[in-house]
Amino acid sequence: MSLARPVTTLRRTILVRMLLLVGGSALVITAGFLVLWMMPTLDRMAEAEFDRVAERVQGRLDHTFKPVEQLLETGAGWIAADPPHIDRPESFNQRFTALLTASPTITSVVAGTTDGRGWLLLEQGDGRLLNRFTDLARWGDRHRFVERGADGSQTDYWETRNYDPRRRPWFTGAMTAAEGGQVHWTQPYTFLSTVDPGVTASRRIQLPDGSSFVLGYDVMLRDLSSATLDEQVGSRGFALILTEDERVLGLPAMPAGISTDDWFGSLLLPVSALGIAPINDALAVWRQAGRQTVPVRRVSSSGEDWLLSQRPYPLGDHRLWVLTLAPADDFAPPWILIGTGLAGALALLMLAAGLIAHGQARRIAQPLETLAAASQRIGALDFSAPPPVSSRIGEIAQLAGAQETMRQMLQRSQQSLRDQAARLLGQVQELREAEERINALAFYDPLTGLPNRRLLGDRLRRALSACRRHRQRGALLFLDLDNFKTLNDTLGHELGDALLKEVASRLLGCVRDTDTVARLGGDEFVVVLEELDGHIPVASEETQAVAGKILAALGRPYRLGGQTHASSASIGATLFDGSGDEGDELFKQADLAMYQAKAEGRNRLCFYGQAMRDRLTARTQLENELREAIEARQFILHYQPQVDAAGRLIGAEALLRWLHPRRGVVPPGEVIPIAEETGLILPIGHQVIELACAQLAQWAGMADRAGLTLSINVSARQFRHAGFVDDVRTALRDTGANPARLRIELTESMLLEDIDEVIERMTELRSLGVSFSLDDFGTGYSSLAYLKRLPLAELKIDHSFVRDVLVDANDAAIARTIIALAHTMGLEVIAEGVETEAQRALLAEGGCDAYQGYLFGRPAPADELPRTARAPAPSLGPH
Ligand SMILES: Nc1nc2c(ncn2[C@@H]2O[C@H](COP(=O)(O)O[C@H]3[C@@H](O)[C@H](n4cnc5c(=O)[nH]c(N)nc54)O[C@@H]3COP(=O)(O)O)[C@@H](O)[C@H]2O)c(=O)[nH]1
Repeated sequence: MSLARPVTTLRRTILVRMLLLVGGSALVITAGFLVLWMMPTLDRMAEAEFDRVAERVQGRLDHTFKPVEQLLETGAGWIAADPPHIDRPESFNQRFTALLTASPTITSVVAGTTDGRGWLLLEQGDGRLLNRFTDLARWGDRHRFVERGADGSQTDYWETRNYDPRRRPWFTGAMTAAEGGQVHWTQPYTFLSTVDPGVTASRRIQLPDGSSFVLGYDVMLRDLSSATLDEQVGSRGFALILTEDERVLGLPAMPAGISTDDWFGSLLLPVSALGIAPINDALAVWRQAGRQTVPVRRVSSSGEDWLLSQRPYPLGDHRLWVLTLAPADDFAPPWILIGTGLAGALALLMLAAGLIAHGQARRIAQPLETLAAASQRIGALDFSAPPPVSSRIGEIAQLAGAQETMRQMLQRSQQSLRDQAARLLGQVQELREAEERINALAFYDPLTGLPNRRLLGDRLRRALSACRRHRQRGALLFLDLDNFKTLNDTLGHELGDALLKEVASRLLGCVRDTDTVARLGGDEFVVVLEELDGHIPVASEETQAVAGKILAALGRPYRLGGQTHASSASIGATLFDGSGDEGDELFKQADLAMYQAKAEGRNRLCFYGQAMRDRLTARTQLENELREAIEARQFILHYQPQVDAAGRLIGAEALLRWLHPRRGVVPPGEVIPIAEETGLILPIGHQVIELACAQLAQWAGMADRAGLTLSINVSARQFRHAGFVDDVRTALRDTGANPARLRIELTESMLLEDIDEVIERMTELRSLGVSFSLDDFGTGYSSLAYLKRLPLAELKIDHSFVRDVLVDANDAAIARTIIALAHTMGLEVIAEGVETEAQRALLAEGGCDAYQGYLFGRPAPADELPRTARAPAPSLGPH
């Protein structure tokens, strides 16, 4: 399982998640705090702040009006204690000049009596003081004016004026006031002396003589405006004082582009004359709301939110309105400050959260990182002890414990694996060597070291393919040593083997590295020549050249066992170009050619040609017919009688016959060699066993046949076949034949290879009850040591000895020796090929036990088996 490459770390993941969690929570809490608590609170704070400004404006009015009223009380006290005299104004001036100087609000002091006397003390702008004295009773409408400079200069002059103090608002108001000592504030009016608008605070004073005296202080609206004019209400706000009928009493801050005179000219005009839209809009709202006191209220003007405060201000008998107006934004909370504060708080919170998260992430991730690093080392098969992991987190501690257990276990396993690997390596080495040995055995001939049949097949296939590819030709040479069998028999196996090794070595010296020299077994060798010319004549010449070298090389004398021996070889050759012929076919061709070379006198090369091709075709046809014959069960057995010394029929030899559909009876000489070669001997031999057993079973029921022994011929290939014993056992069982009546004839040649296996198989069959006869005895190489070990019942003297037993003293001696040998070994002896009575008689003299031959009967169908015990007279001709 491919793992995807990690894109982050556990530590970073924990850190980021914790920060996101804390940051998110903080943001949500902050947002909630802002929405639910802070914004309304801040709105309230803004309104409260605005309210304070409005109160301040009101407070400034108090600062303006209250001192005036207090000073009026003081002045009243002075007047009551020392009423002024019109002709001696010094004491009046002295007191009230100080008062004027002390009070920035009071512009002038006015006084009057009910009998028409009047006083005015006016402070002029440049520090000069102006008195006006009125005494209507004495001076009529002539009034005395006294101007006094700051430098002490004084100017006296008289002017006629239509002025009566008793008709002035301050006098009449004070006189009509409900309580005599109460301060009375006039409605705004224009001062006579300065022609400025203003209000006057006055009160009536009861003089000791019972007359009334009215004292008044003038306050100019200009000065009153200072309470509102300078008032900073937000950035663009206003504070102004209105009369009950909404005329301007105290001006708001002067807009840009207006002269001071024009602005002050607006005093006492209707407020709309100011032309300030927010004020007009606010007053419209106020009027709509019934001209009630408004502590703080939000009004809209030109789409902008304004804060409005409209508070009444009682002044004597009148009511003034103090209007305060400011853009709501001016009192909006200091968002930047709040935001900065909040951001700071958040940053601090995040920093704290970051530090905590970092600590937590470290606490969780560090041991896991250590474990991960340790796991990676373990994965890389590094089992050294990792740094210790300590964690108070249970799962991590468990993981560390489990990892440590696993590490130790793997470490032990690794050590154990190393040990096992070392052992395995040793075993692998042994196996390799064994494999090499097996390979050598499987593909190489153990005697000569040459490729064997199997490897040769492979090399030949490659050679065919290479020829096809390169449009070349090759040649397959089949070699058979001439007279090797004789040499081997006479010199013995060891020298025979030495000869074969020398032959192999000489063959290798005759060919190129690219060519192949193989040994098929026995004295059969094959040479495959490659890279020959593509044209047949040239390729033939090349092959002849090599074959000539081979014949010359193999024909050289051999030094074996201290003696010099001669040998030669017969070579059959066939050419190939890879276009059609299969390996097996080429073998057959070369084999045929080799037999042709033998037939032509040996020690020569013979190419596979047309005649051979015809023979091969015939052989192939025969092979095919044999297959059909097996299928059609065209094989039958003929039986040749065997008689004892007294001439009694004691048994028969079953001999194969092929009932060919066209050719009639075909003898085994034509069948057996091809059958052996092609492996068809196995099914044919199987049928022979079945037929023989069936015949035995049939004879068992016939009184004159029941005691006969039936011998069957078995080829070496058939006998060595793994299923042979079972075949025999099955046939005996299926037919019910008596095994003791069945005798198997083996040839000496079968004993040449793996005698132990032969003995084992014979013993197995012997245990079934089957007996054995050794056929053709005397023609082969039979070691007496082996003979002793074989569970034989009988030796069969080969007919070649019998044939000349009368004319050849050697053959007669051999025959006698065989008989004696057999008897010594406790075996019976049967002579085959006995054709004449003389032969029989000679053999009988030697003590031969039984006889087989034309003298007693030719092989014939079972029902033709002679019933007579003794052979007829030896006048019988050939079959
Ligand atoms: N594997 C098997 N081999 C078989 C089987 N049947 C036969 N054979 C082998 O074929 C060989 C030839 O047999 P055949 O042509 O039948 O010849 C036998 C006899 O006809 C012949 N014979 C017998 N008496 C005489 C005689 O007086 N003179 C003479 N010239 N020939 C004679 O000999 C053959 C029997 O020989 P042997 O087996 O050695 O006893 C034959 O050699 C068999 O090996 C088979 O079923 N399986």
